[in-house]
Amino acid sequence: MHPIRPDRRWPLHDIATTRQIEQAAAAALPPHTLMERAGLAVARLALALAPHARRIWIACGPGNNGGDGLEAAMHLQRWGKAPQLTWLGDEGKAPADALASLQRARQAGVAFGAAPPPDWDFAIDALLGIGGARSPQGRMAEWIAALNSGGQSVLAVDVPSGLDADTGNGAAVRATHTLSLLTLKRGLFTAHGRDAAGAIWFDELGLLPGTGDGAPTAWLSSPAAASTRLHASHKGSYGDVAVIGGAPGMAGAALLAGSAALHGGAGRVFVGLLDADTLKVDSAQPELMLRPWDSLDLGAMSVACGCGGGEAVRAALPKVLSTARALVLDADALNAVAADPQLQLQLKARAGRGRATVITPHPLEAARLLGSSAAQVQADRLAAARELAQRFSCVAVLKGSGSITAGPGEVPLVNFTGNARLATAGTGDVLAGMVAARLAQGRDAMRAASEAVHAHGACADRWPDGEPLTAGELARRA
Ligand SMILES: NC(=O)C1=CN([C@@H]2O[C@H](COP(=O)(O)OP(=O)(O)OC[C@H]3O[C@@H](n4cnc5c(N)ncnc54)[C@H](O)[C@@H]3O)[C@@H](O)[C@H]2O)[C@@H](O)CC1
Ligand SMILES: [K+]
Repeated sequence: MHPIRPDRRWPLHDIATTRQIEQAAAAALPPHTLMERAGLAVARLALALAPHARRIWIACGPGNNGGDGLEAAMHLQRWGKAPQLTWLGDEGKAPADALASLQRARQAGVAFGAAPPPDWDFAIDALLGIGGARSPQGRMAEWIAALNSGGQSVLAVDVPSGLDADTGNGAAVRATHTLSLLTLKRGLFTAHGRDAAGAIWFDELGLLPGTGDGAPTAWLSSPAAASTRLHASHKGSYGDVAVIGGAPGMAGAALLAGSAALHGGAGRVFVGLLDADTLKVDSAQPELMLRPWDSLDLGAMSVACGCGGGEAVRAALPKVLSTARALVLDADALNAVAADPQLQLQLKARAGRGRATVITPHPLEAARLLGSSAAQVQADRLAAARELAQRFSCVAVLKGSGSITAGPGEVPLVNFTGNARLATAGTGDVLAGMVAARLAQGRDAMRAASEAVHAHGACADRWPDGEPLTAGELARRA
C-alpha cells in the first residue's frame, strides 16, 4: 500500500482500462481473491488511520464496492472492533463476489442495521466505486449526506461514492482518505476529485505492473530531476526569454511573468511592453530588460505572450506566432486566437515548422478556444485538454484543480501539487514565465510545461501558514 505524494510519476487509469486489468487479474487468480485482498487492504488502512476507533460504520452499496466493505467488516470484527454495517443491496441482483462476501459477513456475526447507526467513531464509504452511475438519490443520497455530516473521518473505498472515477465530477462523499484499489483512478486528481478524496492511498492488490493490456491513460506529474549547471557556462547557455504583454494599465502582469522567467533560470529576460509609454526600467527588478516588443529578435527567444495583453496583443500575434522560436500563449493572447481563425491556422502551423508551443488556458479560455462552455470543459478536463492539444498541434495546459498537460499523441499528465492559495491575481502570469524559462533552457514543450506546473504548485504547497501568497513572491520562490 502506498500513500500517494507528488514525488513520483504514478500511472493513472480510467474505468475502461481498470475493468480490463480486473478481468485479466481475476482470470489468473482463484475466485474471490481480489475482493478478499481489497477488503483486507481497506481494513488494515482503517486500523492504521484510526487505531482507537471502535464503532466503525461501514456503509456498503449494492455492487462490488460494497463487497469490499463487507470483507473489511469481517477483519475489523476479528480484530476486536465493532463494525456497524448497512447494506444497500438486493440479494437477487447482487454480483457474485459481493454476494459471497455478504454471506460470509453474516456467518461471521457482523452486525447489520437498516439505517446508519446513531453515532460512530470512524466510517468506511463502500457505497459506490467505479460502477457509480447517475446522481445518487433516495437512501444512497441520504447515506452519503450522513457520511458527510458526521464530522468523523471517512475512508472511501476505491473512490468517494458519487465521484466519477474518470472525470472527478459528481456530488460525492467528502472523504478524509481514499484507498484506490487495483489501479490509481485519474478522477481522484482533477476537477472535484482532490476535494472529495482527501489523502490518497493506493493498493495494487498484489498485481504486478503490466497485468492485462490496460496501459495508463494518464500519468501523475513528477518533479523535475535535479540539474546541475556546468561551471564553464554563461548566461547565453540558459537562453533568452521575451515576455510580450502589459497593455495600458496591465504592465504588472508582464513584469510578473518576466520575474518568474528570471527566477526560473533563463539566461536573459526581455519584457516587450505593449504600452510603449510606460516603464523604461523596473527598478525593483533591474535585471529585466524593457524594450519595444517589435525590436526583439523573437526567432532566437522563448516568448511568453499574452500576460496582461488586453486588446493590444492581437496586433502583435501574427509576428509572434510566425517568428518565436518557442512560445507560451496565455490569457489575452488565447482570447485573441479564439476569436480569429487566421491566428488559429498560424498557431497550428508552428508544429510543422518544428517550433514548440504551449498554451495555458483556464477553463473559460479553453472553452472559447474549443467553442464550448466552461461547464463542458470541466465535465471532462482530460478530454478537453487532449482536444486542445490535437486541434492546435501544441502542448495544452488546462489550469484549475489538477491541471492537465496534454500534447498531441502523448499520454496526458495530471498535476498533483498546488492548492487554493494560487487562486489570486497574477499566478497565471507567473506560470507562463516559468514555462518560458524552461523552454529557453532547452526542455521540450511537454516537459517544460509539466515541470513548471508541478513546481508552481509545489511552491504553493510549501508556503508558510499565515503568510499570504502573492504572485510577486511566488515568482521569486518557485
Ligand atoms: N470484482 C472484484 O473482484 C473487485 C471489485 N472491486 C471493487 O468493485 C468496484 C466495482 O464494482 P461494481 O462494478 O459492482 O460497481 P459499484 O460497486 O461501484 O456499483 C455498481 C452498483 O451500484 C449501482 N449504482 C450505480 N450508481 C448508483 C446510484 N447513483 N445510486 C444507486 N445505485 C447505483 C449499480 O446499479 C450497481 O448495482 C470497484 O470500485 C472496487 O471497489 C475491487 O475491489 C477489485 C476487485
Ligand atoms: K466508495
